[in-house]
Amino acid sequence: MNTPVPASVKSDFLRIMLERGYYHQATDLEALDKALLAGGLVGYNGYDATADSLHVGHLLPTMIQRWLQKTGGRPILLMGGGTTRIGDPSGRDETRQLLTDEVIAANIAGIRTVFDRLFDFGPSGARLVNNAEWLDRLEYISFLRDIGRHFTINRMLTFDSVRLRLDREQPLTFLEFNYMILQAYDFVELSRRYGCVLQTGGSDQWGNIVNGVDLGRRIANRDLFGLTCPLLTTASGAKMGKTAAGAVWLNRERLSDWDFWQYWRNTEDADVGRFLKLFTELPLDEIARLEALQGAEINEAKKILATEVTRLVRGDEAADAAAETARRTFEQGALAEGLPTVELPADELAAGVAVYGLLAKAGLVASNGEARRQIKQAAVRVNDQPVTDEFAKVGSGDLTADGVIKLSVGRKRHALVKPA
Ligand SMILES: Nc1ncnc2c1ncn2[C@@H]1O[C@H](COP(=O)(O)OP(=O)(O)OP(=O)(O)O)[C@@H](O)[C@H]1O
Ligand SMILES: N[C@@H](Cc1ccc(O)cc1)C(=O)O
Repeated sequence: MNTPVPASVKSDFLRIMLERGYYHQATDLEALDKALLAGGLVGYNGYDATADSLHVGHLLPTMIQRWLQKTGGRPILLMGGGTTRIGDPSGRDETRQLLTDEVIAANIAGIRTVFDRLFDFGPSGARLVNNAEWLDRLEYISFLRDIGRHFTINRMLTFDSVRLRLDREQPLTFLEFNYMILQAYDFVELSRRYGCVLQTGGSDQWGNIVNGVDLGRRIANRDLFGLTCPLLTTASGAKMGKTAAGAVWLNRERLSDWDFWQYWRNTEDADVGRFLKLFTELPLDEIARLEALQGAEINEAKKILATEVTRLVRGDEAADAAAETARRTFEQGALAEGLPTVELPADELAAGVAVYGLLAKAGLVASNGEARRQIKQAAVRVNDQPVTDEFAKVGSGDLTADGVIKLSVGRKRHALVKPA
């Protein structure tokens, strides 16, 4: 559901935030609208380097920064080289595992690759910064005196990131307790260095963001703004971006273009319109048309969603190749390149190999046990022919004219077996 756009909102950026479903909360919508109308507004989104790639959950606040750039503003992508050493307790039941400086540096190098595709870093374009630049240099006593004195423990205890842990009687270390102060300090530092006045984030970041807004007013006499997006869940209630098989990674090294495309292609019907608005830049009237498709036709909309998101995140070539692989595999029944492939020594294949083991090896199922269950439930096919014997084998005699064996689980999961 979309928030109705208040007639008073005049800036393109906020209108888009409201119309397309990015808006969850803002500190002062009217004043922010005014500041946006002046043009060239600088805003930032921060990313902690907890893995060497972002995942689909991060894509939402990142799309917001992309829209900021498209509507004439200036995004800052802040890498949390300093804050990752602390670990944000927001939205987490447990203390994060501490990462070494080497791992953090490698993670930053991995994460930043996706920004090159999504942002224009030209002169007066987007900026990439790392908060280790100022946080690593802080001196404890002066920092406590200059910044710490503006925070009361009374108020800090009211924020979700702290309160939820205490309510559940789960430990919150003193290290983590400091996190919100450092993120608040980042905001003020960015406003001083680059004139940044807006911080965006998922709704779990609200506490960290408003602390920055308050600190800006107290120590720098600046009007800063915060804007959060909803924490997305799918129609069936799962946190978006995480599947049973793990996170849906933005980097190709972590998740193939094909699997990335498939994730979007398998969107639930009820989510198609919402995701088209959030994760593509198609015009709203085009989305309204796609959203209205019914029955089997909704699949067309899902393919457009998959191809457009893959185009944004992975580039034209990856998007077109995945769409073409899907077309050949599903629509023509042909064997397409680009499917996950298992290579087997030719002599092993000649001797015969159990189908259940190959399904697991190809990653189509999580375990041999699940593979056998799927076979018994008649969900498995070899070269498009159903297999129901849980111990069935395939051998070189099953190689098709293309020199491969096609394995399928259900209608959507396919892999190829090739002699090495
Ligand atoms: N489904 C989502 N919808 C909107 N924003 C999200 C979503 N998932 C993540 N985010 C944003 O990205 C930030 C980081 O997400 P998250 O905490 O899931 O990342 P992580 O630290 O990589 O994962 P984990 O907590 O599993 O280690 C969140 O604080 C939130 O602002
Ligand atoms: N706390 C944010 C990352 C972040 C780090 C530093 C900041 O200044 C802003 C945001 C998160 O966990 O997603």
